Amino acid sequence: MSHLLELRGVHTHIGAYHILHGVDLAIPRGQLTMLLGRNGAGKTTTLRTIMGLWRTSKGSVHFGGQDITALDTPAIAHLNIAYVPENMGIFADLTVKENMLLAARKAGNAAQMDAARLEWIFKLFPAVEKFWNHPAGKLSGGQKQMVAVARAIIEPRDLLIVDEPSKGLAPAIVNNMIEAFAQLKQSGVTILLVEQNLHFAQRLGDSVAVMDNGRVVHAGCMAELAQDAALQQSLLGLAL
Ligand SMILES: Nc1ncnc2c1ncn2[C@@H]1O[C@H](COP(=O)(O)OP(=O)(O)OP(=O)(O)O)[C@@H](O)[C@H]1O
Repeated sequence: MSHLLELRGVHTHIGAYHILHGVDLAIPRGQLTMLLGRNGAGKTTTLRTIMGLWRTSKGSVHFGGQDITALDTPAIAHLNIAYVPENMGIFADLTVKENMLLAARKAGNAAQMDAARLEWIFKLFPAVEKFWNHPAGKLSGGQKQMVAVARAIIEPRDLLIVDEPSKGLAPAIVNNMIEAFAQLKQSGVTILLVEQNLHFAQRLGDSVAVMDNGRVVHAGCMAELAQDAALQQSLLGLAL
């Protein structure tokens, strides 16, 4: 199987703290991979390390066969990797349109945005169109999350990384999110999601990796984990 992204024995220190202890992670091309694990397991640190926001102190990160360990964050982003952090990175005082425009690096104004792509995004996330001229800060948590993901895909991406897209969302909004990610996956983009919500994870995930204490302690097929309550209990301390 071909892997788009690979972490090999990655260690990350944050200041004096040794957080990642040799993470091995392989993300299959064209699939949606769920990164699960208890609070503090190291999921967000792993995403930030992939993006170069924390430096790898030992080990390596490979994207499309290229060693990207030493690249800085803008160079990593230019490889068509988009990252939506947990705080979503939205500018609250700007309108949804302005937020989208800032993300569309090649467009100087709304008229220069790729109209067909924008239409596709409006279908995936109707809230983006509905609140186009509203300040993003006034939107609900779910609507903001949709704007955040919409920003990330305003240009074609090879890899989309999202930290806890379902966090704090009402069940109906979670269903919209699931539908949108399923369609995104069909469009061919490889997706890596950090999740706490096992139901969300099992409905969307093709592959899964589970972290504990700064390491990947389980990796495989999501359907297998979804069917194995004992494994869920031992890895995550909870079951579906
Ligand atoms: N800036 C920081 N300074 C010091 N320690 C940190 C920092 N960021 C994270 N950590 C520590 O690193 C460990 C892993 O944190 P991380 O946020 O990667 O976990 P996580 O799996 O994403 O958990 P959560 O679901 O709670 O966000 C935790 O013990 C956390 O306290």
